[in-house]
Amino acid sequence: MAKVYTIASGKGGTGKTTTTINLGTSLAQMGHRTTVLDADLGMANLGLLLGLEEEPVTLHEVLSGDQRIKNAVYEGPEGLQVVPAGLTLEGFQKADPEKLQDALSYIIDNTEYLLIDAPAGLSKDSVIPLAVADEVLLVVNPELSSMADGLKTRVMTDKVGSDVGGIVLTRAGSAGDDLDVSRVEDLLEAEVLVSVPEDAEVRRSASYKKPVVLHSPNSPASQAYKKLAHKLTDEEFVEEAPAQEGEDDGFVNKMAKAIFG
Ligand SMILES: Nc1ncnc2c1ncn2[C@@H]1O[C@H](COP(=O)(O)OP(=O)(O)OP(=O)(O)O)[C@@H](O)[C@H]1O
Repeated sequence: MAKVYTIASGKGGTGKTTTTINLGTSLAQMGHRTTVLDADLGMANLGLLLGLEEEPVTLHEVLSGDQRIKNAVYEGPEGLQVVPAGLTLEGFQKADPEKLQDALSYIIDNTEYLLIDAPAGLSKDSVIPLAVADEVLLVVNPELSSMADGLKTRVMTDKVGSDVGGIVLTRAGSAGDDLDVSRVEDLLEAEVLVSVPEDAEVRRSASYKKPVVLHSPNSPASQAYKKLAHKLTDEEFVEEAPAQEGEDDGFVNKMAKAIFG
């Protein structure tokens, strides 16, 4: 039986998909059978960011009743199992989010960890991803509006009877870095499990359709995601030294640096 984490936030763009992909890849890298599932049916970026773009069967077909979930599971990096949502408007319109709970039983029986990338905002589409979670991870940015959205998600999580496992503070440092973590914890009544710094490597790796934990493993955001994975599995984490300026990190990375700075 899988342990199910739903990665949720109020508004979009906080770093939910980034967290799902990098936490999932880190768990897989540590040898845990892990599946990531894109329940953000409208945006559907998770598969895209892992290089799965035109898969014939996606969660859309499963939720429209045309396919079985086992046909929508693809192999990602490090043996990570990936269930993408489709990219067409037609597929999105046909998908019935209320079928998600039934569709999940196959995955829950066949993986150790299931990470669900929840839809942004609070609509009826977010209820099932929150309700099926053993633990909800609240993804928030260090901004007042993001905290307020996180609080709404926390209230909704309580209403559906799930537990909040903790807070993933992402893009930390982007708002002046004077955030008092204990105040965030008091507000959201949960522990800040990790603080993921604002890190240009995250966007750079996305343009290569690779998780940052693989593309730039000792960058600050990668280290934070690996630390989170170790925390959730109760395994000891030994931080890697950051790459030194000028260290030879390969032709492709050098080219990316020249383009993206
Ligand atoms: N730690 C970080 N440092 C820098 N950029 C980041 C970081 N985390 C995420 N980003 C960037 O922020 C943007 C939004 O991230 P992401 O897609 O993960 O958010 P999301 O909450 O899943 O959004 P949506 O709900 O709209 O799908 C992306 O461009 C991503 O590359």
